[in-house]
Amino acid sequence: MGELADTGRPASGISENLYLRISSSSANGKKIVILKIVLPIVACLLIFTCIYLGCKSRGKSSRNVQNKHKLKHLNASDELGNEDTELPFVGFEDILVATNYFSDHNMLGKGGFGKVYKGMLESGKEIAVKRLSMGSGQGVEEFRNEVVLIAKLQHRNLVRHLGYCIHEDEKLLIYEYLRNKSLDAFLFDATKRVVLDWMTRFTIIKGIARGFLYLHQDSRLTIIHRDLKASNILLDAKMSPKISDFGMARIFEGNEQQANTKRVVGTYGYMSPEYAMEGYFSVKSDTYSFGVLLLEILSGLRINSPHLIMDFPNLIAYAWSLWVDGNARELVDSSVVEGCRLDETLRCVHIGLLCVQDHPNARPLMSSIVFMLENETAPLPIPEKPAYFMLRNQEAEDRRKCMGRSDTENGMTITTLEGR
Ligand SMILES: Nc1ncnc2c1ncn2[C@@H]1O[C@H](COP(=O)(O)OP(=O)(O)OP(=O)(O)O)[C@@H](O)[C@H]1O
Repeated sequence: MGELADTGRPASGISENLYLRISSSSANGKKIVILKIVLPIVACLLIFTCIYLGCKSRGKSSRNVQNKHKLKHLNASDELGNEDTELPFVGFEDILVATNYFSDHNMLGKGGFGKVYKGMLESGKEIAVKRLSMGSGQGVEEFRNEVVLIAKLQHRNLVRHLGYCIHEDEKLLIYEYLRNKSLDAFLFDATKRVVLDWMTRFTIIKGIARGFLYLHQDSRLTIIHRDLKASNILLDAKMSPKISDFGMARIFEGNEQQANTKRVVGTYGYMSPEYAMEGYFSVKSDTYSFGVLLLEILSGLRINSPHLIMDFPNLIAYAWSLWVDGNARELVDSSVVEGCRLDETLRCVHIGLLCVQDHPNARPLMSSIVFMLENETAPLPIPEKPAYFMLRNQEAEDRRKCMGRSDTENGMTITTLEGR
């Protein structure tokens, strides 16, 4: 094979034909080199560059989202007084989408502090969103209570808090969704109450007691709920009870046993005498509310009934009268009498009356209540006659007016803003 001159022209003695063949075969070679080596390298480089740039921009945008989130979180924390919350922040847009823009169709109920909506997160998880209304009495303090305090608590008989959101004037709390909503919706409904047979009612009573034992004694903190009532007990799909609404809850630190407030909050009928009249609250004021609720669950009668109960001014007076006359079984809701264990129901009436005694020291602690409920042979002390401080509706209303108390709708949480 002849040489190729530097110029690329055919060397002397090499025919034009041969030169063409040689140059065409060399061009083919080059093509092969380009196809087999250069192209794959370039393609690889391109792919790597694309992947690198893609990752970089994704990282940047996710950092942006995180930063945005962090910013919102910081603003929220500021409003919460820079306190540490273990509760996740949920974006307002996510809540809007989840609740179908707070559509009426999604509304689960309405309390003294605002409306509660059902929602579904993108993951498919069902939630309940409490949207605190601007005009409600619940301010930053109560909101902080739920966000900072309750997020730290976990018990199977407490409603689970899943997150919170602060967006401009909006304050939202996100809870697990409880299919059967609140106990009052069953207990005081003529058709639905039959769902609550005795076994279910007794399980609910024991569950609430265990939840309160946790709040009072077994958790890291001593927590006084201050607003226990039938509408603050939510029921899951298996009718297992969950205590909710911790806006009014207070923590006791160290050896603190009792506190006094000028701002009495709670619900008439469920409030212990010393709390309603003098503003003193303690674990024993929760015990009192528990006793009232226990009697309601047994009888299906409301403590705040606008009518006399068999000529008695209220449920407590009625229960006491039946018990001292040896007729306590008459208190039991007629829809559960059949098939119920009489000894259990009578024991519950007895425990209820122990809880609603006038003097806080006479009322049992939650640990004793749980023990008495779970051990049918545990001896029960004799209750003292309860003070009928809760008068007939009209009298109670007059009294409220005299005391200058504000009240929301019947049975809803009330707040006393003025001192005694
Ligand atoms: N996690 C939840 N899952 C399902 N329904 C709920 C949930 N939380 C609240 N609800 C429904 O929303 C209603 C209103 O609840 P909310 O706690 O605001 O008020 P309330 O307890 O009825 O009254 P108050 O504000 O006086 O305590 C409840 O009665 C219940 O039916």
